[in-house]
Amino acid sequence: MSEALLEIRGLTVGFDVPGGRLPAVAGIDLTLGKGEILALVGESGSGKSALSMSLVGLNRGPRTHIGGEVLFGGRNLVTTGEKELREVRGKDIAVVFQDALAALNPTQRVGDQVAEMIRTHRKISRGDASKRAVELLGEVGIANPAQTARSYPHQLSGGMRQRVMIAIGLANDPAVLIADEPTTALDVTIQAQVLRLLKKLQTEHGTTIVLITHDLGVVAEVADRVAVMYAGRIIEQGTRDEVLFDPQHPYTMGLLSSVPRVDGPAVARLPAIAGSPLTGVTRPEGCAFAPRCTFVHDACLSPPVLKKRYGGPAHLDACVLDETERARARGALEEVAP
Ligand SMILES: Nc1ncnc2c1ncn2[C@@H]1O[C@H](COP(=O)(O)OP(=O)(O)OP(=O)(O)O)[C@@H](O)[C@H]1O
Repeated sequence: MSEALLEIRGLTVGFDVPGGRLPAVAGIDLTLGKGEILALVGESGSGKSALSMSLVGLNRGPRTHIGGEVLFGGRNLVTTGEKELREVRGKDIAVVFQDALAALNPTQRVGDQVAEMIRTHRKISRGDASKRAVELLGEVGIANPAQTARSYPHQLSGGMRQRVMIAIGLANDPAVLIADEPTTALDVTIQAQVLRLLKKLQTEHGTTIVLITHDLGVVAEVADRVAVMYAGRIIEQGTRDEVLFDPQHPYTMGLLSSVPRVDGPAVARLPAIAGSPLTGVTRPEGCAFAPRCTFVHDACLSPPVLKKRYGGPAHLDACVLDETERARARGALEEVAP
């Protein structure tokens, strides 16, 4: 991994809900390298958004409890005051949401929305900000940026709106871009274009990107490294190839076996992992995946530890199965894959 840009240590996010405190993020350590694309994957509810929103305090509130450290530029963003954090947001760390229509202001022309983001963080005239906004719309691949800048969000297609969101994210050339399911709402061709755009940002601007997705096809396309989340914890982590081609945790194996193979018949995703993720406030002390795992044994009752066990040099996992058991698990899941 390249030089560390952002370091997450012992991060926890708990939400007060009826019945107790929901541990959405239950203790995460993760380092983000400069200029890398890190994919955060996992089923719905695994804590991907809670984790990424807490990096810049977007989910702060009276019923949210964020603990641990997010070290960036010599500061711990978890304890940084709201005023200072507002400076970091958009300028150093930008967030692009899945639902561009909801995130954009429906009553303001998109060019003005991009320009406003520039002016929030820089001393620049209105005219120069508008000019830069049009340039940015061009940079994110919008064919007629001057005309698009004068449009309202509802006049644009889903793919165009998502590009506008990315342009707003890039307005101040942030070091980190957090993209939460940026392609989910888009059709396949547009998805590919947006992913190419993210890759281009990484190579041309050296932007570090955290890509939140449940789509392993997206991961295969653009990610350098992958962290797999389950019930608020990272259960496996490594380079893209380590995780996709040599999965170590039965949960990751299950996720991968539910993706149709490119050389196989075009079938719907298989529900390869029986049962559903934990959603309640109480969590077992041992492996949270154990109740759904076919290969569970007594050692799974101890608290899981993410560490180097098998596989390549950057590969970490939190599973207690030994090498023979892992091979058996992999074989069994391959049999049910399409
Ligand atoms: N504001 C909130 N208040 C209470 N619970 C919340 C809140 N936000 C998220 N949660 C809960 O926290 C857990 C993690 O949610 P999160 O949205 O981070 O998951 P996710 O992996 O991003 O899922 P998805 O892919 O569906 O976005 C879930 O059980 C969710 O219901």
